[in-house]
Amino acid sequence: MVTPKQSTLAQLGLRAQGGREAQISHLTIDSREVRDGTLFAALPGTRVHGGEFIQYALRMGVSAILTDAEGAAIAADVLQGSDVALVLAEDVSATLAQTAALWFGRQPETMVAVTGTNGKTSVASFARQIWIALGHKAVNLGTTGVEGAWTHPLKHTTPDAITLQRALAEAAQAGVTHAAMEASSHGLDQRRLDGVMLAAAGFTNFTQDHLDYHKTFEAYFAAKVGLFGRVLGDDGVAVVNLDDPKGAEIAALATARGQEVIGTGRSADARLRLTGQRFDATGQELAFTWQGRAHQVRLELIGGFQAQNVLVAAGLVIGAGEEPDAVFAALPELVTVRGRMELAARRDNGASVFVDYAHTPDAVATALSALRPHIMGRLIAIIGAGGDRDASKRPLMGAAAAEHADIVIVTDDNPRSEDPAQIRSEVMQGALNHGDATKVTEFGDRAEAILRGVDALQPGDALLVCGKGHETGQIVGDDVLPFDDVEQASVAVAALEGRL
Ligand SMILES: CC(=O)N[C@H]1[C@@H](OP(=O)(O)OP(=O)(O)OC[C@H]2O[C@@H](n3ccc(=O)[nH]c3=O)[C@H](O)[C@@H]2O)O[C@H](CO)[C@@H](O)[C@@H]1O[C@H](C)C(=O)N[C@@H](C)C(=O)N[C@H](CCC(=O)O)C(=O)O
Ligand SMILES: Nc1ncnc2c1ncn2[C@@H]1O[C@H](COP(=O)(O)OP(=O)(O)OP(=O)(O)O)[C@@H](O)[C@H]1O
Ligand SMILES: N[C@H](CCC[C@H](N)C(=O)O)C(=O)O
Ligand SMILES: [Mg+2]
Repeated sequence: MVTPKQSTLAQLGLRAQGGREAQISHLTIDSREVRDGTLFAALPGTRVHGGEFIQYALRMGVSAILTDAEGAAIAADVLQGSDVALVLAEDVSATLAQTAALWFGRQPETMVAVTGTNGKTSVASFARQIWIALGHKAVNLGTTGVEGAWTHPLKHTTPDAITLQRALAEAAQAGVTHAAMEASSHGLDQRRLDGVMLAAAGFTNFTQDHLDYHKTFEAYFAAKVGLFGRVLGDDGVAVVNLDDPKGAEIAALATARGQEVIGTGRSADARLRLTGQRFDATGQELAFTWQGRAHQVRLELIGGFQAQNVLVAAGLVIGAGEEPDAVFAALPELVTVRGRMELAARRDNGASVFVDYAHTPDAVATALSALRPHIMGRLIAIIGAGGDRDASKRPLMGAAAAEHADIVIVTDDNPRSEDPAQIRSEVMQGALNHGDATKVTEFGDRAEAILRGVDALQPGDALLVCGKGHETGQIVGDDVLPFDDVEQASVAVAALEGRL
């Protein structure tokens, strides 16, 4: 734990109206956590402005309030009769991020961040694995929590600024010197990582996601670009996958800011350039050049897109100061992130079962087509869709599975509050409308679906269990029942091979 302390507003770089001072012993963004000594940051929200809660914070004895003009205007009446220290900021979320960084006071000395629609967790984990192979005490931070030399659970991919800075300080206190973090578009938009000192920042790709929050593609892209335009300093290194259509735009922006650019991918402009890729049953051989010099490496990773992720991770670690040759020597040791194209089990006839977190139409298509070059036989897909989530993606996921797999088994994902049979029928409808109906079947019980899929495997075939990846529970109603795709795949193989 980081030791409790006291600071004045001045020590936190804040100036209250009328030059008022306050002793701060606690920071929060939630009025319900206010107590004596609290600095309450009243932030604009998606539902309501935090300024609405200033009245409650005052009643709870708040010591100082940090907000913007809108927040102060909302609370004008109650603020008038109060002598609380009021700090006004133009961009209150960015100010809070800087304040939280000063408050917690430490972060791992070398940090990198990665943004992009897909691949963030994979890149952050690969960067951490490379650092550890090079002898550093390193972590990755994001969707799967803080992992590596220090571990800690997280609720969000990019946690709010206070949670993030607390985790970074605790990691640094535990001796962690290197950290790779995921920068989600929500996190960037809400300035959650603006207090992080980055040596390098990476970009993987840009496809459709999160339009419920950002509303337009332009706004979604603008949020991602903030990593290079705002969070990464002019002296930072930008590592950009130039194979993505948006890569050139990011590289141009980085160059305009004076940042060093390491382009990755097949593009002729890439400094870390992929020149060849050959797939087999357990991985792939990569040929690439670094500043023109040729290298070859074997990756025990499934899926062509993993090469893109690995090159971005290698670029980030090089950008943060490591010797390129040492970085490349560490690549054969990389293991996949839990639940991302993870080899879960193998039948005695050699056929394999993989688990992947693909839970959108695009990811289902990408994951299935990425598996295809690794196998000789048929590709079997198990898919379902979560309840209480975007329903329009269900038939599209069914169609993507029917298009890219030879056999499709539709099953339950996390039904949550919805009727699982109804969700399955929407996925089925998409699969059935897409060509050959005889290759599509339905088993609601996920364990049974996995057993049937494994049973169908002949030599050379592969099964991809989509949707739940690293998850360890199935959400049915309000209950979370223990369920792990990787474990179920092993159990199914053991049962069918007579080893149970
Ligand atoms: C959509 C979104 O980003 N919401 C985040 C946002 O909440 P909000 O804007 O709805 O907040 P609000 O209810 O309008 O309230 C405004 C402010 O008043 C405060 N408040 C509210 C109630 C109260 O009684 N007192 C009080 O002080 C809130 O703390 C907040 O600061 O600000 C909150 C405080 O920082 C976040 O916890 C919350 O994340 C929610 C839980 C969330 O689910 N976020 C997801 C969408 C998210 O961020 N996901 C990304 C990407 C994941 C991916 O890539 O798939 C992530 O980084 O995890
Ligand atoms: N470079 C890539 N290009 C296309 N698809 C990818 C790429 N990397 C991963 N994927 C797909 O996206 C899924 C999620 O990968 P990963 O968890 O690394 O991404 P993420 O950006 O962290 O996602 P999240 O939004 O959940 O945080 C994988 O299971 C795989 O199907
Ligand atoms: N964390 C994401 C992905 C969940 C994937 C899938 N297992 C589902 O439940 O839809 C979400 O909550 O939308
Ligand atoms: Mg992630």
